[in-house]
Amino acid sequence: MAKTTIKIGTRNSQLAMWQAKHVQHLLESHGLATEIIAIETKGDKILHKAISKIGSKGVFTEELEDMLHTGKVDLAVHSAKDMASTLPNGLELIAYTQREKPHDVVVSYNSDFKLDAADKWLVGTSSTRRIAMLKHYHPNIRTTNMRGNLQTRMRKLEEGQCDALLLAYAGVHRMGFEDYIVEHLPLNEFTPQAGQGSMTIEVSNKISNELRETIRKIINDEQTEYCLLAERAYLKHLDGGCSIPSFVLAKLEGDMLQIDAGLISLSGKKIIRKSGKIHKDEGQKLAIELAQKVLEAGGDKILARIKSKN
Ligand SMILES: NCc1[nH]cc(CCC(=O)O)c1CC(=O)O
Repeated sequence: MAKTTIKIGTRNSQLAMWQAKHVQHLLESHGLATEIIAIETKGDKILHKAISKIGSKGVFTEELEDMLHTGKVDLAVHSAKDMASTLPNGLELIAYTQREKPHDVVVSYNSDFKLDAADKWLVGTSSTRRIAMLKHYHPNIRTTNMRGNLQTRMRKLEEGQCDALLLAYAGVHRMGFEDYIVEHLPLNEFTPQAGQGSMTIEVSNKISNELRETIRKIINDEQTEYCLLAERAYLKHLDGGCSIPSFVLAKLEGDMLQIDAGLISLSGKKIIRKSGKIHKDEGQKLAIELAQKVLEAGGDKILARIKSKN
């Protein structure tokens, strides 16, 4: 094994490259030889449309998944949040990196910016979840579509296309934009989307057991994995990808898993939250129960309305 070079596939955005290099360093520090192969995906190319309108669940993942199938790369590194809840046949997620802080932040060049300080602020975000949560918790805020990689968004912010951006802390931190954080948003309001803050390793299920176990041993953080498997089970039961305004955060406290989950209507008017706590080995079961409760509490109607619009 030691002699073969492990080919790491990634998107070519700076955040994706940072994440791929993080995985590369972990593998190389264990004596493995690696090579990074970076590509531009549909989600990076089409910037004038919201992700939810490009129409495909795997806009950031499809091209990399083709390369996994054909063996052009051995593994792909993704933001766990970008992964659809159901993967294409023949592919699987085999490891999750230790999670960064999972919360959302407000980034602005105006250090006086506060979400609830005044009205008329224009906040850039294209996430359906963040738009709906802003409408719910800060109804005076106006939002504008803001796609593109982090550097593009920061440039648009600098040009004055909006007053602030709503982003995942993890990406802001990794890209070194922490100085521009003006607010850290509370997890009990701006509960993140499944997987936020963790990276995951996707492989073809045809890779050898030896390679699979080697990658898992080096990359996988077991505590994060418990949380992410539960969060992804929740997302799957709602039948959603990263473009539906659902949210879920699992936290491990000793052997117990605390799960806070929900769904918000696009208008922000209706927000449904369900929580529970269970032994970590039963996390996925509880996540599915919470998803069922959310659907029964009106989540089914919220999802039906969203699907009829797309
Ligand atoms: N939707 C794009 C995306 N996918 C992962 C991250 C941030 C890194 C992470 O959550 O691990 C981001 C940017 C953002 O939401 O601000």
